[in-house]
Amino acid sequence: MIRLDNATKVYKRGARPALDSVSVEIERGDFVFLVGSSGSGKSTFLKLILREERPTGGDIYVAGRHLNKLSAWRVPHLRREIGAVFQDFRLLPNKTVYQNVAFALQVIGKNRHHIQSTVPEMLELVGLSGKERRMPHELSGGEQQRVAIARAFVNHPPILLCDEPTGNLDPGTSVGIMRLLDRINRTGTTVLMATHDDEIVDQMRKRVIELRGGELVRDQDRGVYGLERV
Ligand SMILES: Nc1ncnc2c1ncn2[C@@H]1O[C@H](COP(=O)(O)OP(=O)(O)OP(=O)(O)O)[C@@H](O)[C@H]1O
Repeated sequence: MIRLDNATKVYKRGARPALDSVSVEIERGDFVFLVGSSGSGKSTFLKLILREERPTGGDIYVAGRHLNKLSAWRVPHLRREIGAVFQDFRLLPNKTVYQNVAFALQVIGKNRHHIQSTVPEMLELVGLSGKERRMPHELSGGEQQRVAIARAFVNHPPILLCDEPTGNLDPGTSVGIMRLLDRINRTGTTVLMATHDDEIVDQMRKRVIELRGGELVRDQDRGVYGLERV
């Protein structure tokens, strides 16, 4: 579903690579935590998969596409295969909960009938039924992240990328978000989550990929946040 072959990213000529010859394969349905200290290359890894950045070396394959060869006009099709969730939620502040989720379907040309039946289902899945008319600022952080997840998943993409989705949430709220991501993963969606949240990683015992200075230094099944904690 996602494969990096010696993927390298050098942002500025002469600078140290942000990602240094990383090879890894993530299968359909996997749940993977991407860990590593600040600056280790996690965001770069995610950006390469989204084609927000291009590699300076190596090859990247996502959802059956060789991204090195993907022309710019096909990038929106790639992005339909990938739901993305961020630490800062990135909701549209002037739209309601319902409208935020519906908008993701409108922009890909879904008809009104489809939208009217799909959005309530998705809001039910994330536990927000009854809050359709709220504005984002009328929601807690955890609820805002649930809206963001509903929006990312409403089109049932095969891949969900999450960049620090619990970074702004308290531990109890984070557990709820992880339950939701686990549920989405169980539908067959590949989940790749960059995180600094050691408690979450240690609780979930999923595959852990660790970056250090841009290099892949660990790929562990049913892993923990830091090996020294085992
Ligand atoms: N657009 C850019 N231009 C130049 N250098 C960059 C750019 N983006 C990232 N870098 C550098 O690449 C390295 C990896 O950064 P990256 O953001 O991928 O790390 P990260 O693991 O996501 O960090 P954090 O946990 O703080 O988000 C860092 O040294 C960073 O300074």
